[in-house]
Amino acid sequence: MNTNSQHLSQIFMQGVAAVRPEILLANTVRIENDNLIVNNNTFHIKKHCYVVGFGKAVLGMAVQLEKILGSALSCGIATVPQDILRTFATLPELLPPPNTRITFIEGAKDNLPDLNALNGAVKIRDLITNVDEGNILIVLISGGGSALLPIPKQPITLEEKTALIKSLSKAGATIVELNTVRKKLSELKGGRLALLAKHLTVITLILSDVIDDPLDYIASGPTVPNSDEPDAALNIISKYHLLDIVPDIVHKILISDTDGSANTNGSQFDWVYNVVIGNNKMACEGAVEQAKKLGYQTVVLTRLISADVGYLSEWYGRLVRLIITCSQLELQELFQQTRSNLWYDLVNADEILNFDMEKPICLIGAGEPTLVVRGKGRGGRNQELALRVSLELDKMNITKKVMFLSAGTDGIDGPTDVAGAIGDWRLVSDARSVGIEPIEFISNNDSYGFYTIFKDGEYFVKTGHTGTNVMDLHIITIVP
Ligand SMILES: Nc1ncnc2c1ncn2[C@@H]1O[C@H](COP(=O)(O)OP(=O)(O)OP(=O)(O)O)[C@@H](O)[C@H]1O
Ligand SMILES: O=C(O)[C@H](O)CO
Repeated sequence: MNTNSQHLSQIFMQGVAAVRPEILLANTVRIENDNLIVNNNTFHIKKHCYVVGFGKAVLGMAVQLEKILGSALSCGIATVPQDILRTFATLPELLPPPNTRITFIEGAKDNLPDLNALNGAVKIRDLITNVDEGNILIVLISGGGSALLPIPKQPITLEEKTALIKSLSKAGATIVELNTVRKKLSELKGGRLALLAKHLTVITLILSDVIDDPLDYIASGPTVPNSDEPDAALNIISKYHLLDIVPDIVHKILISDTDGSANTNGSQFDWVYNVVIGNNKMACEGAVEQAKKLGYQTVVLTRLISADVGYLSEWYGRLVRLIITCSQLELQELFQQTRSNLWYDLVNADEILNFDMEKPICLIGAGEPTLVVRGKGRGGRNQELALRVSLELDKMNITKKVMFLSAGTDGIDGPTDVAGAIGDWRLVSDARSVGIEPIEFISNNDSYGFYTIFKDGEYFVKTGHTGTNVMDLHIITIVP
């Protein structure tokens, strides 16, 4: 690995470190006498605290919370990703103590609901219904929570629900669309977990992995009133031409608007306090700090990226070309158009134009692009984006070293074992010089296959489960 790619990895890892769940939790919650203080809100502990949780970052959140609560914690149940305990076996400080009062249930391999996750969700439901009035329930939520809290509405089976969500995801549905469908078909999502806990004080601590932190979509908003229209889920399935694959029984629930709990919006949920403890803004800040330390002039472009990977790679290519050619007017135009059509928080073009072009530059983007999987290959949106951006860079005749990293902060890109990949201005010509054609891999959505054989996997970003999750980070460096 050369210095430039090491820099990219260091910047990414510092972004991830800035959203370590145990740190975010410790910054938000404390106990003072008989009171639980969450941010600046005080909750008197009349009896006990109970904990439930589900998500990719919940292990760290729960371990830290147990330390903070001490004897105020009665017990808890958390569903966490398959194999996460083994992944952290060498980091005992991140693992639950031997006498933990929280039961951790691993499940949802490859981020898909399975029987383990279902059993865990049932235990969570039972615990909530069995806790007496006057207690506090703390709900820990992070991305990946939807797959780790799967109880389909009767009589839908887990297989039926999972097949539909998988098809929607492959067809390019956004997470907001996926979770609209999940809310309609699930027993605990869309505010229904909170309705079960109406007799308790509910405090929900949320690590956001959805663009712009909409509480009702993160992990499908189990403690947030659901304001979806009754036919919203059906319309989404129809938009992706998937009505034909929907079993009759699922269809029946999709068209129902009188199932009693489909729309929980009427309720104010005044027994619930939802609070976001971290998001991708914090990850961007961590990445910026590291980039500056390494001597880069740095800016966060936007943290609301949601475009299709193909479109986004062209956008990044165009951006780099306009910066390198110092095309002031075109750059301003690009930014103006993008801000009105796509990401309203896009930084001002002037911030980049003020950079000294003779010195290194680092641009950071954050969010969650979408991708329509048509091929039979293996990959993830980050690896595919890195490869596509490399193709864009190859089209330009540039003399500066331009590098690009795209990786998921959870450490897992799609159904693969890597976080993402690095691309650069000469990757495509290097690959072609040894007889590898990147376009063939892209056509088959086989970015993992490409990076496996290209330079023996050197351009993968490999972290394993990071224990946190605030979507993807994109890092571009331009070095004279
Ligand atoms: N062969 C492939 N090539 C590229 N991307 C793929 C491929 N197969 C699946 N994907 C992408 O992987 C993503 C699904 O993976 P996963 O469920 O881990 O997503 P996630 O957004 O990281 O999860 P979560 O939001 O729950 O944390 C989708 O964006 C999907 O399009
Ligand atoms: O679990 C989920 O629903 C996604 O990660 C979004 O929060």
